[in-house]
Amino acid sequence: MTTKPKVLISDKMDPNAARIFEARGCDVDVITGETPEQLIARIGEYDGLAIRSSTKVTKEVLAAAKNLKVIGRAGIGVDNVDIPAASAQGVVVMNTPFGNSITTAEHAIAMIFALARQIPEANARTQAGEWPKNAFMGVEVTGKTLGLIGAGNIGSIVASRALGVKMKVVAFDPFLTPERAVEMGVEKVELDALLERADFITLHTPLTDQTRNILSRENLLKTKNGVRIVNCARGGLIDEDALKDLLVSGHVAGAALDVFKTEPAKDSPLFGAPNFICTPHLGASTTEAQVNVALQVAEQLADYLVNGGVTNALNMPSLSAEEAPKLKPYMKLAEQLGSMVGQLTRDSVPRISIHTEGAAAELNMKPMVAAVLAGFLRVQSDTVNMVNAPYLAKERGLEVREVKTEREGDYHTLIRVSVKTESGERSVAGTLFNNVEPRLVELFGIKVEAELAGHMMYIVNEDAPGFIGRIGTLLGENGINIGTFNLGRREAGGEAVLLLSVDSAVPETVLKQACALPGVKLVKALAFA
Ligand SMILES: NC(=O)c1ccc[n+]([C@@H]2O[C@H](COP(=O)([O-])OP(=O)(O)OC[C@H]3O[C@@H](n4cnc5c(N)ncnc54)[C@H](O)[C@@H]3O)[C@@H](O)[C@H]2O)c1
Ligand SMILES: O=C(O)[C@H](O)COP(=O)(O)O
Repeated sequence: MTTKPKVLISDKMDPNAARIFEARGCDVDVITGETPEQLIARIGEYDGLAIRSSTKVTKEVLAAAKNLKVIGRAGIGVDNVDIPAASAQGVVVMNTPFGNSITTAEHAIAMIFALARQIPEANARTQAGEWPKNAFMGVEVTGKTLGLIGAGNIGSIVASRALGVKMKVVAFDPFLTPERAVEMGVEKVELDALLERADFITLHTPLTDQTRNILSRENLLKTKNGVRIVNCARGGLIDEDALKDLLVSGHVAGAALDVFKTEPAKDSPLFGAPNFICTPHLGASTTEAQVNVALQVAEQLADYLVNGGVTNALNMPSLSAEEAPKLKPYMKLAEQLGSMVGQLTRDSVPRISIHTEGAAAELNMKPMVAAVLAGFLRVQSDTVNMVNAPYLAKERGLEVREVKTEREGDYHTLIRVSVKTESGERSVAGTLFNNVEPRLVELFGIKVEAELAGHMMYIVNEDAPGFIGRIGTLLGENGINIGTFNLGRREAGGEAVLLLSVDSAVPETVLKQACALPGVKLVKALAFA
């Protein structure tokens, strides 16, 4: 009986998430509000972790997460997850990039109106019995210029809504193409131009080294007198002390923050500043968005844990649930070929090439490449998997080349893995029999036909009569049962290779005796998953 994958939901999430996990065959625990120490003590037993922004998945949490395979963020921002540490550990990190975008964009628009008409303060003072009709004078948004910093999913929705209320929109986003800007109906500008022209500025970028403090004191001072600023993206994009000073001086006529540099924000310098309004990171908090992200994250995590489907992963190529069953045998073949080359190559390898031919060339190549690298690098570290293999390859300076030939060769489908070594280029190739059974069909230029599984012996010898008998006798005398014999040779009497599958590991002493047999050039024990 196979055990069910175990998932922990560690942040408040719509109850549909837990239902989906159960319906998809996972065991699920919902335990929220724990301290980091409690999470560290618990995380070891889980295969999957579903979070929002409260759970901090640090290096320490990951180090304790011995069984963890996947982290799913029910939302967009993943700055609470140490992605490099997760990748190094082979843990897939996924998010739900669209589920809460409309909701968050609407929050930004709500903030624009709240600032324009000072609604929170007018509300508080009215309810306090003041009836302060003469204390407030708002501004219209019609005809005003909105400066959008970041024009991705949320930024573009904000732009469309702002255009709907007759604002002009200028956008600063280095990755925004002129064509997309035209499609969005916005004017693409440089940051300085935006700062100079905008009556309202909204931020919609992730927090990166390039965006951190993008509204620094220096940049805030470049803004138009009377500008109003909204941040529903990430704390850390704005210098909060400088913003407070400019609210006090009146240069900034209003600021609305949903996010803070330090959260939960309990004592921000901005609290109490004039024309400052805030919400406690509520951008994604609508019923609709929370149902969306909870359903998506549960589907994605369960799909990965149960079927191997990869959607919206930030550290691994995507693999749809439809593709996964088709690609599964290819990934097995790719991993075996990578492993074969890794086990048989002693020299340092600066370059590895993966070439797909025929039917294989029509498929998504990224997962096959990741599988080859995982197989190849596993000889160096047994913690390598498809997630961390591409990172390790990069870290170790291994150049990875990908080639596709859609035309069929001798086989209807083929994967070839070649490595560049000090002694030249060496390659192995494999196909799928009946589209599902991986077979090695070429080994360093010699045609063979072998299933790569379990314990194996690789022998290079001079093709001469009597050799098979001698090796059979040697193994028999040492109690090693041979499963399959696979022979290949360059030409009669030339170099031959023998791939034997054996029922148990071959001891070093037997390998040495085999090596001493007449005509034997090389003997190596191999192992395949
Ligand atoms: N307040 C909330 O509850 C809430 C909810 C959802 C998302 N968010 C946050 O909103 C932000 C935007 O989310 P999204 O889904 O639109 O992301 P996205 O990836 O679709 O868009 C981000 C945009 O920022 C741009 N960008 C990157 N670097 C930039 C730079 N240096 N200068 C200008 N632009 C730059 C990118 O090109 C991209 O277009 C994220 O930080 C996300 O975490 C907050
Ligand atoms: O990045 C996000 O999706 C938002 O910041 C939402 O965060 P939350 O799930 O904690 O509300």
